[in-house]
Amino acid sequence: MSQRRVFLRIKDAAIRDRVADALVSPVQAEDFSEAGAWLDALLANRYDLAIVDATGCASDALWSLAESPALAECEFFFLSDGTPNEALDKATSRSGGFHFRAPYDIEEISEAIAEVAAELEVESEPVATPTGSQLDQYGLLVGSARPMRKLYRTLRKVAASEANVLVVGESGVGKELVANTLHQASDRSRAPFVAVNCGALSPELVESELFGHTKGAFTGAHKAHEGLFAQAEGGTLFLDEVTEMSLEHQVKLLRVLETGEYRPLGGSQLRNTNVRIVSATNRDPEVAVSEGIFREDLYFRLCQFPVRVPPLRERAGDITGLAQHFLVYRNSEEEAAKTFSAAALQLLEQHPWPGNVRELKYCVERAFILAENVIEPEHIILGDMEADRDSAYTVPQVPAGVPLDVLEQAAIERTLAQNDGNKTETAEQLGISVKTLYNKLDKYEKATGDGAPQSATDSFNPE
Ligand SMILES: Nc1ncnc2c1ncn2[C@@H]1O[C@H](COP(=O)(O)OP(=O)(O)OP(=O)(O)O)[C@@H](O)[C@H]1O
Repeated sequence: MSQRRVFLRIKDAAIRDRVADALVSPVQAEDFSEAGAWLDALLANRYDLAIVDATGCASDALWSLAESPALAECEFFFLSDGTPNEALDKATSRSGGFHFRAPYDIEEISEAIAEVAAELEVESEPVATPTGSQLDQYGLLVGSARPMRKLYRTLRKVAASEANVLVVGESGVGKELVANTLHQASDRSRAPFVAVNCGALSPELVESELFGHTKGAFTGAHKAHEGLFAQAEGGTLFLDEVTEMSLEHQVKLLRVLETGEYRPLGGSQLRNTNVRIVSATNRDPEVAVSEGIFREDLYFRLCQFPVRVPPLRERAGDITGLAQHFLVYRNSEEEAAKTFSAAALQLLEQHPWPGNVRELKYCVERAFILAENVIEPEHIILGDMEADRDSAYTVPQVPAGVPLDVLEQAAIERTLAQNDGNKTETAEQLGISVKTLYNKLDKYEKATGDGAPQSATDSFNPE
């Protein structure tokens, strides 16, 4: 295994020495404590672990760090004198790192560093071109790229806590898998994991869906209904696309989180709730707050611990591994032994995957159906998102006899991909309600049992 690279910027020599002692395993420590260009070095190189004393750092340097992709690659430990610092808070939360404030408990810092250094030690080298399903797995998540391993470490720690977690990431990166994995790794794993897509709830039904209702609570309430909070009692409630909930309902949700109590519609009794809330959004939550569509107080309640799921483009090395993984599973389900040609793997690896893991999974599904034994580049339907975006609206040549439901699924998949997974925009463009869109997607997911729909583009590709 190659030596781990450690970046050091610690002004106080005594602390620097103690930190160096904590790095018991063989590491290549690079000391930028006195260097002016420390940030350039940190951003330009690939470090495994960085210990950065932020005291006296220029604010723009910290902001550059807070916004850099390097945060996903490396384990960060920040030290500071405790002066409130927004950029440092952001860098700490985006990196999932530690922040120790003066006066330092050097034992605690050394222990934390030694623990992370030991974890890095046992990590295996990334596999360049796996030939089977060879990626690491944590819970339901598959992936060996460094940002994924970092995510696993974070999840392990957060799972042991009771903090509400906000999972942030682009569409299809695996946010629901993260939520489910957190639940399974937590002490609540024997109780239910209940997921709800807030964007799909019709506004009139949100309250009854969340909190339940009594018989006769409103016209049409023919019988009592257990809400999602009751269904998830003792377990985890996953609020997907939480930023899509109306402001009115956000207030109601906030009240429950603050008081731990809710009242079913039509009921007179308050009920206590004991659920852990994991929520997710593919928006930047801070932007959603500044745009006024996400209440700041709710954001703070939900985001006691933020978890960012890296997109595939930050997971070099995982693309072919994930493709192999999906193929291996499909082979075992169908009792087949299909393989990828080297050219097909190369094609997959070079694609930017704007729709992320979900799109990669669908693509492997399609290729599996089209290929006899060896998946070649011609079996891989990637879709040119940029061309689609730029092209004027034209009705494609539709072959005669294509079933309408296949056409419908193809239209939905295309539009979703073109909108980077944004379901509200997709539904609007297709002229259907968001709820109908969710129902249709749900139907496609269930069609193959494992959440991997057989894409309509298998049999209908308008290009
Ligand atoms: N790390 C992973 N390992 C294995 N499969 C994955 C991984 N990440 C995502 N997937 C697969 O990709 C698909 C999308 O995952 P998921 O629904 O968790 O994403 P999401 O980010 O919640 O999506 P959305 O933004 O639409 O809510 C699922 O079929 C899931 O099984």
